[in-house]
Amino acid sequence: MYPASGWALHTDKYQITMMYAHWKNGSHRQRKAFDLYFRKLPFGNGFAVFAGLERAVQYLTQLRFTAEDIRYLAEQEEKYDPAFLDLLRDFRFNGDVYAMREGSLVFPDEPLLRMEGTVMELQLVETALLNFIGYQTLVATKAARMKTIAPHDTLMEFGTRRAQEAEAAVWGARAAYLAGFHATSNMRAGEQFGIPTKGTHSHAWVQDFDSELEAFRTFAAAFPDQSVLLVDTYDTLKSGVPHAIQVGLELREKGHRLAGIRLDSGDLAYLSKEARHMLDEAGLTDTAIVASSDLDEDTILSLKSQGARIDSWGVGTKLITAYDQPALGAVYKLVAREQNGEWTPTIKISSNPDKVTTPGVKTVYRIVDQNSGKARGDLIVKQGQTIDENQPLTLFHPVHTYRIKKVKRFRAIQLLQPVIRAGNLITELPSLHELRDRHQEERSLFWEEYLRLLNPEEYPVDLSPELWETKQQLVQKIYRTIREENGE
Ligand SMILES: Nc1ncnc2c1ncn2[C@@H]1O[C@H](COP(=O)(O)OP(=O)(O)OP(=O)(O)O)[C@@H](O)[C@H]1O
Ligand SMILES: O=P(O)(O)OC[C@H]1O[C@H](OP(=O)(O)OP(=O)(O)O)[C@H](O)[C@@H]1O
Ligand SMILES: O=C(O)c1cccnc1
Repeated sequence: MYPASGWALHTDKYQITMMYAHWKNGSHRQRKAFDLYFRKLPFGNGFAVFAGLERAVQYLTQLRFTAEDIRYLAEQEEKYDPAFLDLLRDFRFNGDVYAMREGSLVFPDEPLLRMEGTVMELQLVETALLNFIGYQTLVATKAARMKTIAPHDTLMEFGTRRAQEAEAAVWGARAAYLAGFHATSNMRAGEQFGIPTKGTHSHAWVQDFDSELEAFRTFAAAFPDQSVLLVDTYDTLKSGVPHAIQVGLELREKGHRLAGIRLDSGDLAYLSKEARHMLDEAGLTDTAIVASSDLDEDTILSLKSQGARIDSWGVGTKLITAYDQPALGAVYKLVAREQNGEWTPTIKISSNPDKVTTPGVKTVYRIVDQNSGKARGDLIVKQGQTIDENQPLTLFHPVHTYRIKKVKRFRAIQLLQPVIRAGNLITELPSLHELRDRHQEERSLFWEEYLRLLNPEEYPVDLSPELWETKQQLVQKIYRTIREENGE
């Protein structure tokens, strides 16, 4: 299913260059910790849906340099030392990975993955992990927005033909399903992940017959109970819908049922209302109306507000390409170096306070109020720090520290769980169907204010006082050093 070869070089050249420089320096086996996270929620949404872990795990556990990879590296102008290439020949990912569960609602600045291992292996994998997780999280989040608007309708992913390449189509289909879509048109995604597949027929089918009626009859004869007829090839209300009704009635006489019609152009609100009326008048009340045509959460919302009678939505381009925000902007930052068996936190300073990294090996807790059953915020703490659920907890905003709240009766749920230890998968990943169910359940943990599409409330992601203190001290220490170096 996932070819083991060919992925080691799915990385930026600078990773190999740094690996080599570390090897020359003898420091390539030093242990480091990296966090993978994003800084800003996509699409103006109030949350993101974490996706891409299964792909990341497959990649990490199967990562090898092939003989061709080594040959290719040997030809590079850097003239890598053959002993380095020999090391790559035996390369395995032997690090540790802690991760959020796929389908979890996640927020800016909290680690989605924490990676621990040698600098050599952790540098190599940065690019691919950002690639997989950035894209899949983006599509899952986009799909979740559509699910918010149409929680009870059937949502079908139709995007493969418009996707930015084949792998994106397949993994995008999986991400959409994870976030609540019901089906995909992509058969490979169906085969690989067990996602239900669905589809109708194209305009070519209708154009290929002398008449629309003949086209519909022929299709219905092949699928007497599953046909969804595309009614807009010539004239939706004057030709497509009447012909579909005729075929629907013929099917009924033979003890079958016309499953649906599909609208793919024109004013979908008006056409769906008219088509519903015509179908109902003819007694075809259980024939569903499917719509497609450049849909996204905005058009779906607008169509619903216009009273459109659409039961099922086929969404392509705008979902699979994450049309209005094509990159999540996820980052992978060094947060600690092991020195004499101890983790030393490191920091990256920025003139923008939001971009200053949070140092150290950390974990994340979700604080859930026991009275309301709702999440009050996520708390990032130093790894190993425990939270006493019997003591009141003070949460404060990491930048606007005067924004304080006290939580009394709460549960602290640890979000980062060990997934890979010393290169081996140590837990069975839940099935995609289970993850999808858990994602839907998890939504009920959040107040509506965080889930709405337009101008959602900012969900708190706070730092423990100890972590906040470490961050401040490191910032101050670095500025002190710079001042000293400049003789100030
Ligand atoms: N009632 C409606 N309210 C808001 N948006 C609509 C409504 N009906 C359709 N739309 C959206 O308007 C856009 C219309 O797209 P476009 O201008 O390409 O025309 P079309 O009807 O699809 O025709 P064609 O496919 O023949 O080019 C689509 O994004 C569609 O989802
Ligand atoms: O609009 P999207 O959200 O991207 O959904 C996918 C689109 O792909 C198909 O059109 P296409 O013109 O490619 O083929 P067709 O002749 O079968 O309609 C389908 O009819 C949808 O309109
Ligand atoms: O099955 C369909 O109707 C379909 C599939 C892919 C793209 N557009 C439509």
